[in-house]
Amino acid sequence: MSAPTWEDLSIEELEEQVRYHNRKYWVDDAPEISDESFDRLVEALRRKAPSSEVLDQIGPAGADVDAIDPNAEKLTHDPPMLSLDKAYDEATLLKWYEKFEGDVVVTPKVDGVAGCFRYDAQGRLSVAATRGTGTVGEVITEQVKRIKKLPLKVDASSIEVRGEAYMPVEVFERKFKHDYASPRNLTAGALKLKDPEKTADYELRFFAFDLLGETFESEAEKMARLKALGFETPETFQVSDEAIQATYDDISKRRGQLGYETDGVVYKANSIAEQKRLGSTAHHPRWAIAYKFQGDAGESVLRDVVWNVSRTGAINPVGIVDPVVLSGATVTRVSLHNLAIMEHLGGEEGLKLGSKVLMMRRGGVIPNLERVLEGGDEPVAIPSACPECGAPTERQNDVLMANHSENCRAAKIRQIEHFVSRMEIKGFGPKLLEQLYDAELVTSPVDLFTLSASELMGLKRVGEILANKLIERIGGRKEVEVEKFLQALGIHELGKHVSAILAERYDSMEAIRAVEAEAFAEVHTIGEVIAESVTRGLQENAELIDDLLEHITLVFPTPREAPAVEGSPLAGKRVLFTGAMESMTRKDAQAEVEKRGGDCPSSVVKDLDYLVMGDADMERFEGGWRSSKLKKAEKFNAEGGNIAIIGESTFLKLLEEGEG
Ligand SMILES: NC(=O)c1ccc[n+]([C@@H]2O[C@H](COP(=O)([O-])OP(=O)(O)OC[C@H]3O[C@@H](n4cnc5c(N)ncnc54)[C@H](O)[C@@H]3O)[C@@H](O)[C@H]2O)c1
Repeated sequence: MSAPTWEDLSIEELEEQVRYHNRKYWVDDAPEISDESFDRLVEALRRKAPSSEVLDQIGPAGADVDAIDPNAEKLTHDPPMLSLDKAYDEATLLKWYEKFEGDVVVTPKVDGVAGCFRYDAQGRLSVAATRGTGTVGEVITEQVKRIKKLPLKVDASSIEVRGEAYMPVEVFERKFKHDYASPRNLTAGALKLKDPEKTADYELRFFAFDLLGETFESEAEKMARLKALGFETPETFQVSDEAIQATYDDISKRRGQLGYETDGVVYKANSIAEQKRLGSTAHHPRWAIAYKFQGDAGESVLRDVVWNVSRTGAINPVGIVDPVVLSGATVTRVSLHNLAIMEHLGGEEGLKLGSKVLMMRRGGVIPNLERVLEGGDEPVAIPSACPECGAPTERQNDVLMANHSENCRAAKIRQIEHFVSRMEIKGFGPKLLEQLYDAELVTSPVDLFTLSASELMGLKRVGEILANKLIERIGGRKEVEVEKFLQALGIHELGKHVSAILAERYDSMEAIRAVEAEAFAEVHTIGEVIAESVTRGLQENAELIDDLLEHITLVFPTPREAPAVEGSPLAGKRVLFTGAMESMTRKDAQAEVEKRGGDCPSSVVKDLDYLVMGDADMERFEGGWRSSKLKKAEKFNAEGGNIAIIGESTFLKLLEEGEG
C-alpha cells in the first residue's frame, strides 16, 4: 500500500498540516518536509477549500509569532513585502492571465532571500532589511554593503529597491557544498552575521525587481530603470499569448545553467494601471504569479535504513536507495529525519525495504524521499540498541533515543561540536574534537575550560601558535550572552527562539531553571510540548550547567528602561498597527507606544490590546470591510479575546493621555 498523499486528507487535517509545517519552517527553523511538498500541501488545501483563511496565514506572519530576532533592529515595510501566488500547471497560469489586459513580464524566480534597500535623498544606501514577517524586517544594512556589485550610491533620490539576495551556484560549489545543504540557507545566515565583514566571504549577489519612490507605466520600464541605476536584474522577457508557456519551458530547460538557484518562473502584468486595478490580497499581489518548477523527481528503491546518532542521543534513520540522478547529481542516501517521519512515510503498514519511492531534491539541492509509490515487503527494523555504543533505545515522542547516550562517543562528540558552535568558539572542527575526545582531554563541554595549550600541542597537526589561539578563543567566551549559552546546551526544543524568550523574561539562571512547564507553556508561541521538553532538559542537565557556570559568566540583556512617559493608558499594552496612518509613520507610532511602556507585536496575537488603523480604514471597517488582520482580531475576540479596534484619532487621544 502506498502512503497517504495530501489529497487524502480532510480540510481540517489539511489546515492543521499547513499551520504545523508553516510553523516548523518559520518559527523553529526546522522544516520536516520539502518546499515542494509544502507547496503541494497548500495547493491541496486551496483546491478543497479556496476560501480557507489558513491560506492567508502562510509565511512568517501566519506563524503567529515574532519570527524575527527579538533583539534585532527592525524596519517596517510599507507597503508590506508580500509573497507570490503560485501555479503548478498551465491551466492555472492561463486562468490568471485571463484576468487582465496586455502583456506580461516574465523573470526566473530567484531562490534566495528577499530584501529591501532604501536610498536617501542624496542617493546613498541608508538602510536595508530582510522581508521578515512581510510587514517588519530585520535591519541588515552593514551586511548588505558586502554584497558584490550592489550600488551603495545611485543617481536617484529617496527610493527603495526590493529584490532577492542569493549565492551564485559557483560560489556554493567552490566554497560550501561539502558542509552545507543549500545556498539559500547560507545566504540567510550570511545576511545576519554579527560581524558584517564576514558577509563578504559568502560572495553574495543581488537581483533587483521592484522600485518604490518613482512612477512607471510598465513593469518593463521599471526593470530598465533598475538596470540603468546600476542594479543587476534577472533576465526579463515581455511576452503574451502562446509565448507565455513557451517562456516557462525555455527557462525551465536552462535552469541548470542560470548560475543561481531558481524554483520557478514569475509572471507579472506589465501595465502598472492593470496592477493597480487588480490590487493585492493580504498574502500576494493579484497581478503576479509564480509558476513553480515541479522539481527534478526520480523513482528509486529503498534498499536499507541505517541509523545515525545525533548529539542529543537521538538515533535517526537514513535511507539507502538505488542510485538515482536528480538535478544532475547521483543520490544514494537520503535523510528520513526521525522515527515518526519515517513511519508517516510508510503509511499504515510502516516503511518497508524494497519499496518503490519518489525522490526529489529540496530547492534543487537536498535529496528528500517524498513518498512511497509502491510498498516493499521487508519491514524496517528499528534498532533496540545504539549502533555506536550499544545502549538500549526507547521511543520519546517522535524520536528514537539511546538511553545511555552520555556514554556514547558519537553522541558526546556531536554534543561538544554543537556546544562550541553555539558558543561561537571557532577552530574546533569535528576532527580535532574526535582527537580531544579519544585522548580523554575533552569528554564534556566543561573540559574545554580547563584545557591547556600544552595538552592541545600533543595532538596531531596542532602547533604552538594554533594551540595558543584556540585557548585564547575559549578564554574569550568565558563571558557569554545567556541566549547563546542556553542554545549551546543542546536541549531539544531549546533553540534560538526559545532561548531568546527565556533571556528576555528572566534575569538570572536560577530563575530560568526554576521555570515550571505549565506556566511556561502559557507564554505566547511556546505551548506544552516545547515547555515540557525545555524544562525537563534543564533539569536533566543540572550538573552540566552547574559545572559550566563554574567557568562561565552569563550576560543578561539589559532590562527595558522605565517608560519615558508615565501614567499612560498604553503602559503594558500590546498595540498593532495596520495600513497607513496620516499623522505619523508606523515606526514613529511604535516608538511612541514603546515610550509609554507598551509593546508592538508583529502580527495579530491573542493577547493584543489595540489594533490601530488610519481613520479612512476605520470608516471602511465600520462599513463592513475586513482585512485579514481584522478578521483575525475578530476571531480572537469571538474566542474571548479583548482586542479594541480603533482608528488613528482614538489612538492619538490615548497618546495624549500619557503626556500629562
Ligand atoms: N518546507 C516547509 O515545511 C515549508 C513551510 C513553509 C514555507 N515553505 C517555503 O517557504 C518559501 C517561502 O514562501 P513564500 O510565501 O515567501 O513564497 P516564495 O518565496 O515562494 O515567493 C515569494 C518571494 O519570491 C521572491 N522572488 C524571487 N524571484 C522573484 C522575481 N523574479 N519576481 C518577484 N519575486 C521574486 C520574492 O522576494 C518574494 O518574497 C516557499 O518556497 C515555501 O515552499 C516551506
